[in-house]
Amino acid sequence: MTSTAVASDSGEDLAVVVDQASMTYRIRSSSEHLREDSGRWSRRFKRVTGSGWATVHALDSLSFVVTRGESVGVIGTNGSGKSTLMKLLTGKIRPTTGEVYATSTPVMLGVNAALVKDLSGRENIRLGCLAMGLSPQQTTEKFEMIVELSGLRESLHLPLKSYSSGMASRLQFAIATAVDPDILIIDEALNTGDAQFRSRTKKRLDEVREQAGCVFLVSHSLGTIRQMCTRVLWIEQGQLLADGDPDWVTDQYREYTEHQATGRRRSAEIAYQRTRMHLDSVQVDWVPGTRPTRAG
Ligand SMILES: Nc1ncnc2c1ncn2[C@@H]1O[C@H](COP(=O)(O)OP(=O)(O)OP(=O)(O)O)[C@@H](O)[C@H]1O
Repeated sequence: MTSTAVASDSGEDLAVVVDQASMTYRIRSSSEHLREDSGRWSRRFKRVTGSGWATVHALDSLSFVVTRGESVGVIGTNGSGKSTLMKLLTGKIRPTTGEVYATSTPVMLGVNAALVKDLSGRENIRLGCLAMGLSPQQTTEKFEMIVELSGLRESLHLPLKSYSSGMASRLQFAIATAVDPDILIIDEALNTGDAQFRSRTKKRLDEVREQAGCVFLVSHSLGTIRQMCTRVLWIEQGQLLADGDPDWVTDQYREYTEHQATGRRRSAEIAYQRTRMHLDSVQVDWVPGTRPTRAG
């Protein structure tokens, strides 16, 4: 394993810096969650003796740097810590130790565009844009782009309650991307779309990246990750296991999860350790005056 020191003398290229960030949750130790977990996983759970509480080490000292123009896929098995990492990036929660920096406030898709069931698709677009802080004129300017991206032109007059969950997700996604965020976080939202929607989405994500932003995409769909991302982070058991080329990382991940699924624990462990050996550890080393804002 090699160590890379990151100096931010090219400060304007940075988008996100995660510096040895860890996150520990406190939960009631009688919870189902604790009783069900066993083996390797149980190392992440510790009962606080006599208190009725336990700690869950959701993330363990993660460090990585993302620059503008990157589209970063985030993969990992259930409960590995992906959503926790995204919440750290948006500043919704603060790391227990370590730090997370962002050059602008990351926008999490879905949070910023709540849909109203009794209103039509058209009304939801207008309301969603205004709720995200766009002016009435900006809303009018973005309207056509949103309709085009959602692929829901024929259904715009219908109330949202008549939409399928896939249609609603597409509309929500299209509205959320209207704000041209500098840093966009998408957590699973693309899994419902069909091939055409994915292709339009890729185009829109490319536009966001070209506007000097960056995109984080959390997904269990390796196809989506390969198609959309320029780099992939694999988070496993709260640790950063791989960070690199989408094809290579998703290949390792597929091998690991296939072994896991068929009960070949030894082979899974070998794949895990082999992947880990390729990870360059990152040490964040700021040039004075170039440190971006703390997320949250
Ligand atoms: N608010 C919370 N309180 C206690 N434990 C939590 C909380 N949120 C997450 N956890 C625990 O932290 C660990 C990481 O959870 P997280 O939701 O980040 O995983 P994930 O990779 O997003 O999972 P999934 O793929 O299933 O969505 C899990 O063990 C989870 O049970």
